[in-house]
Amino acid sequence: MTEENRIVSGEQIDGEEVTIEKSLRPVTMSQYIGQDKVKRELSIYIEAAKRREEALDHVLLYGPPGLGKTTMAMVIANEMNVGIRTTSGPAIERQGDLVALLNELEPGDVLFIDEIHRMPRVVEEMLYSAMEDFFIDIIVGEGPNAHPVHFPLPPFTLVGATTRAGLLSAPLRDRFGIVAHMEYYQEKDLAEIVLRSADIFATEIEASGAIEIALRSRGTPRIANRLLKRVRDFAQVEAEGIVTKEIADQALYMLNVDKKGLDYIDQKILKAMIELYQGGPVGLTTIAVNIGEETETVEDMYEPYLIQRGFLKRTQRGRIVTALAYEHLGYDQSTEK
Ligand SMILES: Nc1ncnc2c1ncn2[C@@H]1O[C@H](COP(=O)(O)OP(=O)(O)OP(=O)(O)O)[C@@H](O)[C@H]1O
Ligand SMILES: [Mg+2]
Repeated sequence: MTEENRIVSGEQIDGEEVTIEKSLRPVTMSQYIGQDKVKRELSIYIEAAKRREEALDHVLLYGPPGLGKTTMAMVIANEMNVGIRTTSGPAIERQGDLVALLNELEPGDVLFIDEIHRMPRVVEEMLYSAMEDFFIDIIVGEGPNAHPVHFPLPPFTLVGATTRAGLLSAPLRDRFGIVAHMEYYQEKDLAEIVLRSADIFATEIEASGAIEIALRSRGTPRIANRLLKRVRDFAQVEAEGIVTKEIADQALYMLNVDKKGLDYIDQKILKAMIELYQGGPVGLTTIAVNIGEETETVEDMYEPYLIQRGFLKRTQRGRIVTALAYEHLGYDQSTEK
């Protein structure tokens, strides 16, 4: 199994999910659920920029996949009443690609660069003056005819998104006036997102059904919407289309997503550590071998959520399973240890 087709992965699944997500995207700040701190700050800056009739300061959005960074970039442009051009770090291969993008901007427009930490170095360096003073210097011609051309740009707003703020170089990071850290969502916000999405899908759902889905969505709207879609299919066949708590529970049980949003592999990791190594400490490589995955896969894809939810701890000597994990998986810690 890869991260791409794991039902509880925060990453987007290619294909149908892309289209579905578009239809579910909130368009205004008031439709955007949760992330109250980020919304409050951004709303103030947006209001101020509009009153001054200036472009909004550059915004860096960072946080795990599926939390709504792309959505927020679009909401920003919409609230500012400006256009938005969308690209991604790896797609801007050469300086010329960036020049072409910048050249198309109208005053005040948003340029959204997803995965901004993956931009080539030469492109990044060109962005510095573009962001700071709204110009770029390009070399035109070759050999003895080569000469620099100073190219002024309209004021614009760069919105960058990254899952790893730590990978951004200091000069780039410093050029963002607004840095917004997206947090995992609280359950009540996820439940609200599920209700809103159900409404768009024209699916009948009970509040308790929405909560049941929210609880297992790992703090991530993308996962909540994905689970809703699968539960809805189940409800259609088994319960005349109505998503109740019981139906959600049965459907998610069938999909191997447990009450805390752990899937089969998450459970396998914890169980192996408990049953074979008395809960640890266990080295990462050993864990990987036991579940037949690469060490990096365990570290990047499975471990972060287990640590975040307090099921696993990192220590100097390896990983250890916490009391919470014993309890969640139904082990009696006193006899196992
Ligand atoms: N605050 C929110 N309210 C309602 N729906 C949301 C919210 N945030 C995200 N979503 C939903 O979750 C889906 C994923 O959001 P989005 O694509 O913006 O995530 P992302 O952070 O850009 O992910 P990635 O890191 O993969 O680019 C969207 O289709 C949207 O419907
Ligand atoms: Mg995105």
